[in-house]
Amino acid sequence: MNLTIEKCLREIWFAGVDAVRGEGSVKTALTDFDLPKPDQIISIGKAAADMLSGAQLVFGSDIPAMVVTKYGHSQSLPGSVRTIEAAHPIPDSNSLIAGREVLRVVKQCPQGSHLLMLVSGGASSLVELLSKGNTLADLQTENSRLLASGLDIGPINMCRKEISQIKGGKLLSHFAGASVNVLAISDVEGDDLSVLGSGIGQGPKNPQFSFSPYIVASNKVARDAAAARAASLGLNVVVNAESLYADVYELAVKIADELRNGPTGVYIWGGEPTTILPSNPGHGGRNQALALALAEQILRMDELTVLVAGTDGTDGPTDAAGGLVTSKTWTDKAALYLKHADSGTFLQSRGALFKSGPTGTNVMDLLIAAKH
Ligand SMILES: O=C(O)[C@H](O)CO
Repeated sequence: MNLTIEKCLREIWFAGVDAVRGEGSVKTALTDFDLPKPDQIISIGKAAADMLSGAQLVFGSDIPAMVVTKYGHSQSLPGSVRTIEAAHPIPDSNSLIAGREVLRVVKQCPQGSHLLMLVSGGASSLVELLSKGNTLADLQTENSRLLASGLDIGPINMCRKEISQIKGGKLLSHFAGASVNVLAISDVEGDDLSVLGSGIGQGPKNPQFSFSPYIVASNKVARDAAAARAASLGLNVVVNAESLYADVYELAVKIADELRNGPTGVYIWGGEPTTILPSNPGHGGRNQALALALAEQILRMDELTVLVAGTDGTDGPTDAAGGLVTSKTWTDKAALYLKHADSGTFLQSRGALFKSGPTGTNVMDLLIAAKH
């Protein structure tokens, strides 16, 4: 692989991610919006710890705060912050403990109080309080089925809301205070707050308090920052589009086609591809699957290098963010790995896995391609 191109792609990807990190996004938004000092902060999602740090930079660290995040995502927090780690993408018993605790904290907010909610993707799995008659085992089976179905996040979260006592605006219907401000990092198409985290930060229909939601970071912000970095490296940005909303095989054909027929330069796409999983999936995630499907499509196109990775740094249930592939990545054996949703194992064997570690943000995925 041409190391210089690989390095440029990494640099462009990280420039996109840096622009949407939780701490900086929340700090900037709070400074710009001039919101009241909250009496309670609740931060939920994969970027919860970083988002709370941003709020503490503005308001100080003496405000009672609660964080719910994915396992391994809260190391940066001081011990004084009430923290619950839970499982993603399939909820576990800690998700239910978190659901109970979050509801308790919301119910305890006194009249006249101000609540600041910080919400990022992953919240749907991390926090849950089931409606009567549903068990954790039901929840896990239903989530596994939905995630393997190839559906996108909108319809998946509709189903999640139906069996929940806190999703879809139900959590905040228990708030008796004066105002709720929600700062959200969007990992959904159209930045729709009712889809994000299944509406964990959505207000009830007729709130008895002032309710103001703000999107503080999104895929567009990341793509624009990535494009700006590519331009500053003297590279021509050919595409900057949010359109990765289809099955990985379909997208691989479309993207390879655009690359084959387009001019030299940097191509940036964002979004969240889908993939249908077999009954016993191997090791990988949607980004690794798309990277491998693309590797087949760009066979013999030596002028191409492609990096595709989740901005949260954890693609599916793996510790890789995605893959970095060229015309040399694919071999005959790869088809079987792709079929068994085991792209991660194959990419690893080819030195083509891309790892960033948890990034403190989550604005879906970025695909950066270079044609030289
Ligand atoms: O948690 C979720 O529901 C997804 O990440 C979308 O926000």
